[in-house]
Amino acid sequence: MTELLTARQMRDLEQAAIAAGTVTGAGMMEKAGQGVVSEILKRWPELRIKPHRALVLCGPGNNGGDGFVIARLLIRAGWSADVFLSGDPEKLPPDARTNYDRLTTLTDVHAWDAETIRDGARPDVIIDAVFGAGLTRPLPRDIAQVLGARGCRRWKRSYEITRVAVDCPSGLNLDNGMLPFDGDPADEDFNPWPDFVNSADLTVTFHSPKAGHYLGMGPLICGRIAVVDIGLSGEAIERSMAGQPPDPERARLAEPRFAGRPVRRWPGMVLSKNSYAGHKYHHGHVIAFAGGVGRGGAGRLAARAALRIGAGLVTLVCPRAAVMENAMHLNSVMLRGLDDPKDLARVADERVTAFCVGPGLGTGARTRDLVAQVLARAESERDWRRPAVVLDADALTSFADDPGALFAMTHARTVLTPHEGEFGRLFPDLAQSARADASKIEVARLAAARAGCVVLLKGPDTVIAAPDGGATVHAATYNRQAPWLATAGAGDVLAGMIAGIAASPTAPDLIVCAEAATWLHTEAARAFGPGLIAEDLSEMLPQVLRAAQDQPE
Ligand SMILES: NC(=O)C1=CN([C@@H]2O[C@H](COP(=O)(O)OP(=O)(O)OC[C@H]3O[C@@H](n4cnc5c(N)ncnc54)[C@H](OP(=O)(O)O)[C@@H]3O)[C@@H](O)[C@H]2O)[C@@H](O)CC1
Ligand SMILES: Nc1ncnc2c1ncn2[C@@H]1O[C@H](COP(=O)(O)OP(=O)(O)O)[C@@H](O)[C@H]1O
Ligand SMILES: [K+]
Repeated sequence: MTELLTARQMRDLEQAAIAAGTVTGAGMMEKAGQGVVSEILKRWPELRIKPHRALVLCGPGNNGGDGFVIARLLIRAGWSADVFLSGDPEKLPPDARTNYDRLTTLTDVHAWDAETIRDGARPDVIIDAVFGAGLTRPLPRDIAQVLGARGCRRWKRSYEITRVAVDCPSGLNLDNGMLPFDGDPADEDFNPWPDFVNSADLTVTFHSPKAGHYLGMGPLICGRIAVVDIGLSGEAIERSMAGQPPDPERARLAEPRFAGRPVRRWPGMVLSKNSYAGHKYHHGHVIAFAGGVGRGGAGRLAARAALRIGAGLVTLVCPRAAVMENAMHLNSVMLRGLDDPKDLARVADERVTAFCVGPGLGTGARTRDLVAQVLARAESERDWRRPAVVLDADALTSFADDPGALFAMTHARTVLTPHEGEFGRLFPDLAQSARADASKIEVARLAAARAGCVVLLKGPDTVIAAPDGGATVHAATYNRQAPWLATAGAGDVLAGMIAGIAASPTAPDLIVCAEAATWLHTEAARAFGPGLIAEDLSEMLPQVLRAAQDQPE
């Protein structure tokens, strides 16, 4: 698990370290610049062979300061560098000013002028050190003219120019992954992509990745992410261990890493069948519900996923009229008929440890009643805790007219798994603020607090949040892209996987189960690759589980 910081948290860490005397601002800036240069040469070893030409674009704050360091180091290595500053040198913050002064003994720093920059010699590498964590408003037009997608097309073979962003491609908000545009989308000639979108081949950030590198537009424009140490390592040790719930004040990335190193035990440690002991009831009994005649597919997908991920028993419960149809599809998944939700106890004894409610159920009163019955299940006499309840799809949409009625029933052993549309039906105000500028992490946190349960907000940047503020981002981006998951039924499989993991009486905190399920779900999609349909996900699980329990140290 890697911590994802906000710009504010990063600043606080820097300030605390400076106040403690363990680092200086100038020392960190030097390390930041060195880190960028060494990452460039590591990624593109051919740039070591002979000196090249860099275009170093600097802004008015400390991001620009990093740019001055980079330009100095490249010039000392024999490169030629054209350096431009957007802003007044007299107003640079102190460390940036010191590095500006050092650089001007080696080369001129030109005032920003879009035409001059674009008419200059073709660079091999463009360094974007205009804005980093301090961006407070959209990119000004004269900067977008250079950095935007259209900016450097004037040069021959512009697609071969290596673009490196310092901390982030300028214009990206590092807290929410958004790209605020300074233009009126209603204007006919407004076209954000060529005009404003600035993307990099490599983004070098410092100490820890930031939320915006993994949310929203971040993964689309950062290229690859490298994180370099600037001497703060002793100041912020990762506070949340793999297998433990996340720290309420930080967000983290779901991945089998801790303190920068691969860990062997996650997510295998979260799964029930990680020891030789136990019979089927030791691994829990999941009930998944299916819809009426002709609508059983989604429920069956969830049920099979729950069984494959390791639940000891899984029963599919459907209206009586649909029993025959489902029976024709099921073997190891058991089957019971249930018409009236009030008769739930007839099909679900006290040994049921998890419910998966929603996929394919249809919206309306019956689904609402079913949700109410399932959520009302108190702690059973045999088990020390309440059954886990995963609410997905129609179980969520059925409460669109009165989300408060749902939140009055949800409890700490509940996880809601909305996609963006379902989220908007339950939390219209939060969805609205997410469209404005609130980060997906923040809105998921607020939703979890309001609902009093875990909320898993899906997408390539899935956010899983707990009511106490703990939040995890699961990134199906960068080297873990899984576009094949955008297929009908993939969410039903995820809901079943969460229920299957959480069903174990020894399962950890629900948010930890949801993290593991989400990671394994994407691994299954990646293992299958192109052509994936939802049915394939469960069939890839044996292979993925084997790898998850047997990762190299
Ligand atoms: N010790 C450290 O701190 C270290 C920091 N490091 C580096 O510092 C970076 C953070 O530095 P930073 O806080 O100075 O912010 P930065 O991104 O340079 O921008 C601030 C300036 O931009 C201006 N401005 C903002 N938006 C604007 C807009 N749209 N259009 C025009 N102007 C705009 C803003 O003006 P204002 O909003 O105040 O009017 C202000 O003048 C960080 O990303 C990392 O690279 C590393 O060296 C490691 C050590
Ligand atoms: N482009 C994508 N990259 C990675 N994961 C994706 C992508 N699109 C969708 N997903 C994932 O696939 C699943 C889709 O779920 P959902 O939208 O509920 O679909 P359905 O209702 O058809 O089952 C979610 O887990 C989501 O995070
Ligand atoms: K930048």
